[in-house]
Amino acid sequence: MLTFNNLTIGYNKHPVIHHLNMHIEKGASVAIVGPNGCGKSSLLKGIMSFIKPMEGSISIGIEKNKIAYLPQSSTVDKTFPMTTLELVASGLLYKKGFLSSLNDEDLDLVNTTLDKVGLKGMADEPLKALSGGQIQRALFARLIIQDADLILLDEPFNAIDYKTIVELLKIVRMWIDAGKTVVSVLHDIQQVRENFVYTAVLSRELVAYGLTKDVLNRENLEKAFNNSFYPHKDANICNK
Ligand SMILES: Nc1ncnc2c1ncn2[C@@H]1O[C@H](COP(=O)(O)OP(=O)(O)OP(=O)(O)O)[C@@H](O)[C@H]1O
Repeated sequence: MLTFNNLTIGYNKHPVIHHLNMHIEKGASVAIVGPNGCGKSSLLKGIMSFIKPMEGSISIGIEKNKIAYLPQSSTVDKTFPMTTLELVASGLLYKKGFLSSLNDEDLDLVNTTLDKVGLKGMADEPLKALSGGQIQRALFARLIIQDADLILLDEPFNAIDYKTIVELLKIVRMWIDAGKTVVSVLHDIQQVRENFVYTAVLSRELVAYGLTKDVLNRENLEKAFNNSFYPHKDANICNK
C-alpha cells in the first residue's frame, strides 16, 4: 500500500526525516510515535505530496483521491466562513467537484454522518461557533464521507476530552475493522497499545518498526526520546 524508499524529506535542504525505508501493508493500522519535532507531521505531509522528497521516494499503491488526511487541529482555521455541513460535505469534493452539485442523497448522507459523530442539529452552525472537540467530530465526519482506503491522522486526539476520544476511537476502530489502512501520529502510548497493531518509532531516522507488542518498549522509546534534539535547521546537510 505504502512504501518509503530511502526517503529523506526536510526544509531548506536540511533533513527532517532521514533515509527512511519502511513498508506499510494494505489494511494495516500503524501508529507513528516520536518526540516533538522529529518529523511525524512532515512524513504525513510527504505522503500527501505537500512537501517533496529531498531524496528517495514514496510509493503509494492507490490513487490520490483514495487518501484522506486529518491535519493537526492547530492548523485548522476555525474562522473560515463555512458551515459544519459545508465542511463535512467537502469530503465529497473529489467525487462531486463542486458543493453546488450536491443532490438530496448527498445531503442526507452528510446529515446522517453528522448524527453519527454526535453533531445532530449542528449542520447550519458556522465553524467559529463550534468547540475544538466539535470541530474534530466534524473533521471525522468528513473523513467518514470521503470513504478513503488510506486514512492519515495527525494527532487526532490532541486537546480532546475523554468522552470524545472514546467516541472518535470507535470510528478509527471501525475503519481498521473494515480493512482500511490507518496511519496515525499519536503521543498517548496507551492508545497506541490498545488500538494499533503496528508502530513506527521515529526520531528523524527510524528507530524501530514492527508489531506494537514487539517494538513499543522502553528501549526503543528511550532511544527515540533521549536523542539530543537540535532544531532541524542546525542538522547537517545530508551527505549520506
Ligand atoms: N514549513 C516548515 N518550514 C521549515 N521548517 C519546518 C516546517 N514545518 C516543520 N518544520 C520543522 O521540521 C521539524 C519537524 O517538524 P514536524 O512538525 O514534522 O515534527 P513533529 O514530529 O510532527 O512534531 P510535533 O510532535 O511537535 O507535532 C521541526 O524542526 C520543525 O520546526
